[in-house]
Amino acid sequence: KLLPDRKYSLPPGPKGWPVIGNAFDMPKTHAWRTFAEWGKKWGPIMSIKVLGTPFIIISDPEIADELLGKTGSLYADRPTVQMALLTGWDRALSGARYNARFREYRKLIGKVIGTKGSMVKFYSVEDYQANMFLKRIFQNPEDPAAATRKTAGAMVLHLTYGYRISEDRPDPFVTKVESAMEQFSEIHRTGAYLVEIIPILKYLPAWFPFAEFKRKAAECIGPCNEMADIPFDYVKEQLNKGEENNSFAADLLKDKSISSEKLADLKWSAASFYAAGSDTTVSVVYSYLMAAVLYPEVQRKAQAEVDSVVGRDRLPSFQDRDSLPYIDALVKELYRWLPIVPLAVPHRAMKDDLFRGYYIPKDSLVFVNVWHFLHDPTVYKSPSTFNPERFLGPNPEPSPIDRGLFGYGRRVCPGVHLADVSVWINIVKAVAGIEVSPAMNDQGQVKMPLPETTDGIIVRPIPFECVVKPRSEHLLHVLDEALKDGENVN
Ligand code: HEM
Repeated sequence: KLLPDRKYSLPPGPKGWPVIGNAFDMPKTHAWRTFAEWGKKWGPIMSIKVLGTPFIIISDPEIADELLGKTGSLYADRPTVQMALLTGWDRALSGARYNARFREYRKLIGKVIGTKGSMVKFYSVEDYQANMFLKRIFQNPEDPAAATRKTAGAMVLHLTYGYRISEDRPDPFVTKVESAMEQFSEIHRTGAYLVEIIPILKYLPAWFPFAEFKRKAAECIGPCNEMADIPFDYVKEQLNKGEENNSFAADLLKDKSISSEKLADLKWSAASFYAAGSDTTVSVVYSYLMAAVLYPEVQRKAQAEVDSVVGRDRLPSFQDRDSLPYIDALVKELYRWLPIVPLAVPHRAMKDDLFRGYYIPKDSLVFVNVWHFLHDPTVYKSPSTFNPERFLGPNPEPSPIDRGLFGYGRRVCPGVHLADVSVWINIVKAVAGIEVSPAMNDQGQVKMPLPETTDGIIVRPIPFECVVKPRSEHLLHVLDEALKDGENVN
């Protein structure tokens, strides 16, 4: 163990109290804003201590690249979440410790969705589900957020398991997966369970008065297992019956080079998609509806580009992508404007380290302020303004993808290519198909949404009202035809 001496100390930061450290300084909500202020005072790499654990906070993208991107496995670990261990949720990739199982998961995922080129086989499902997004929006225009959520879930289930959700009644898979996901969020709530602070409590018997967490954990075990088992068994059954299934899970199951002992890894690689892949795309698509209300001129420009390239007798799709630069800039701006993973996901130091003269002890948690990287006024002019043009012209501002949007190093988002195509196709269909306008109150005044997000690791725009309509009657006809063509995509 590398011991600190007088020469090497933790990166600077506010002085804390004995034992609890800076626990009381920790912001209650939207920590990225406070961290950005602290960064101005304490510098681009700073630290605080919370109950003995050093938190390293980074406010400079170069330092983030160097520390998390270029140090191999040194910062590739995640913190242990006791409740995840007690419920079985530790098998999901996003929280997995850096070990052989983790590497196996990433290998399996990389095999199917590891390159841009590997996305082509998913285009038809993506296209169909994005058309369904329009249909779902028009079927229930009072609640576009619900259509957005439903589509993201439907898309992940379709791509991952080849499963199509039922449209006219609550789908049994979605119901199961959603309730398991609620429990997932619940057990990861910071500060909710004493066992995270005093891990030894996990040995208390469930009947013990302070062991409420154990009873909660026991409730979660079944749904957690089912969320991984049920859709996976569906794919196995389909393949056994000789039915066509070209999903992520089916591809891996068909791969003879993967031994049957790997089945659990395979099942959990697939299950990890729902957690990480549905909440994220939902947020970006929902941000588009908000941007369209607040910036009608952006909506008009985007529609004008699609109309001039694609016309109005068909809906845009992947073959049009290279001809739609404004839409590309619009998507980048959605990523930048309301960053949906504002502090990335904390990495943990696996060993003591010396970095730029600072001592970073083993088990430190590293937080990267991606929100700040994307709102730095020295890099992005008027950062709170939604302006896709900043990414166009001879001197475009840097793409959010190069400034931490998808995380770092060995933990970088493995769904980056899938995210790219899923977000793009939903946004371009929304532009082509939906007229979004502000809602009115009873006095006839417009109700403008507040461009703010919820709190958490993956965030979304705070709920707002808006009016959504098909752009024309003709569009509805075009959409019906497109859906008929896509009925059997697999
Ligand atoms: C716009 C969409 C998305 C964004 C902005 C995003 C961003 C991120 C970020 C910042 C991380 C943490 C990286 C780190 O720790 O350094 C992450 C992890 C992850 N993402 Fe994504 N993601 C998106 C979509 C997706 C999709 C569609 C999938 C699934 C297919 C996915 C699967 C995952 C998984 C499994 C992890 C955990 C990786 C690990 O811990 O090793 N993500 N993502």
